[in-house]
Amino acid sequence: MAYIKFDDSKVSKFVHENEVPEMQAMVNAANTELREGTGAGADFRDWLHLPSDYNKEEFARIKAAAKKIQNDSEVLVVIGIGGSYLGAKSAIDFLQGDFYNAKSKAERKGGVQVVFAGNSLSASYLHELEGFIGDKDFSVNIISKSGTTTEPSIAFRIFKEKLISKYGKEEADKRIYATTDAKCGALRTEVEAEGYESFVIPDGVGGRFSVLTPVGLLPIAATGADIDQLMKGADDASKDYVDTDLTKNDAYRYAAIRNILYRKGYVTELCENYEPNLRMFSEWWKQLMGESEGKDQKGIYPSSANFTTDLHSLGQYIQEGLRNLFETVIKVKQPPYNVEIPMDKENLDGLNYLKGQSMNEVNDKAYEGVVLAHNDGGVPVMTVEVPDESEYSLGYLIYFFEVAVGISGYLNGINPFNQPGVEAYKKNMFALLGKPGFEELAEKLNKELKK
Ligand SMILES: O=P(O)(O)OC[C@H]1O[C@H](O)[C@H](O)[C@@H](O)[C@@H]1O
Repeated sequence: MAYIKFDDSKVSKFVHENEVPEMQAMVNAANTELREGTGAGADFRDWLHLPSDYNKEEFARIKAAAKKIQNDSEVLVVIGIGGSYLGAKSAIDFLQGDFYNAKSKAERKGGVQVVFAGNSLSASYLHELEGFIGDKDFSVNIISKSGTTTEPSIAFRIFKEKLISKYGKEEADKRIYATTDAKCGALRTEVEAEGYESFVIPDGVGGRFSVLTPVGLLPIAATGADIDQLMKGADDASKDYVDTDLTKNDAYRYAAIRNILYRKGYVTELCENYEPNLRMFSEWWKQLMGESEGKDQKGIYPSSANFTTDLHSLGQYIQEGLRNLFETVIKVKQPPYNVEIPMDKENLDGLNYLKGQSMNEVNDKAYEGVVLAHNDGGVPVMTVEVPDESEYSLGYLIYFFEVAVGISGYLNGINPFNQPGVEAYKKNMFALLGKPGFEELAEKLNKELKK
């Protein structure tokens, strides 16, 4: 039995039964491109085998570093953006829930509080974060594959200065953990010069595929989560999703159906959940899908909605707006906790018909009702159900979407592993900020701005 339950019954109104088998030959071709490296971007496929083929010595060092951080710090400041932020943040929320940082150390079972910086250019956010840290002991994990990204570089400079003023240079250096490329970039140069403990983002793993490298593993381990189980879940998924047969491989089937829908005009996909602690998982998914597929003037636009919250805001649009949407629900079969709805003698709120039922049951009924209503309203719906919110399930889920987007991208004839479009705004920003080397562009842009 498949560990993840994939349900595509609610696309049948929109996809004729011959259409999925018709995709088989194209999926086989996409599979060859992905597995044999004959497709575009082949140098960035090392995530495929990462769950078994990773550096075990470094993995042990990650655990040791996590322990040291738990022992000498109350807070770990994780600095990074994009793939160097979203994986760790979404995993910690998924595994530890929304109130993790507010819990006592005993409730956190020794895990350190984890906060994130360098994922925007907001001075106010940084100010608030400094307030949160106050005089607590802290360490810093700076994460950047390129080692040159502006947002994390600025935040790192600021937190480095704070570490030095609080602990002195020697101790500050021991509280800095750098996760970056093995050889290139300004951060690697700094690591070599200062001797920080460092971890490597493998060459063949792009930022958005890096959550199962030290990028995600160190912050996740610092909360006390079981990173062995995380890797095991992904490893098992990597073995379960190799058959190209669309009746057997649900990750490939999901990729095929997305492409069928896309070609019919369903150009926006909403990643949805019924558990608030999965909100950031959708943000991770959005980078994975959007950066992988949005190029050459095509691609599904990845969006998200959090239910039942957004049924009271976006629900109207999903039910009756422009019919170009489809939904992919990530459902947790057994959430970690449950709450029973109490009996109330007065029944002034009229809720006694729910007495004795659990909130999880009500949530499930909401899900069932929503799927039927949206489907009736013209929205194809797929559901990806994981048994629980364990590390194993998370690893499995991560791999499901990674392998799906590899296949999906090749089905749409693009390179799923590059992101050339991200550079355009950066060049403009550098020019406007007066970075050396961008003088000519600066002159042109400043003229345009004055028009
Ligand atoms: O890890 P870094 O090199 O700092 O990159 C952080 C992020 O920024 C870039 O703009 C890329 O488009 C992303 O794919 C990447 O995850």
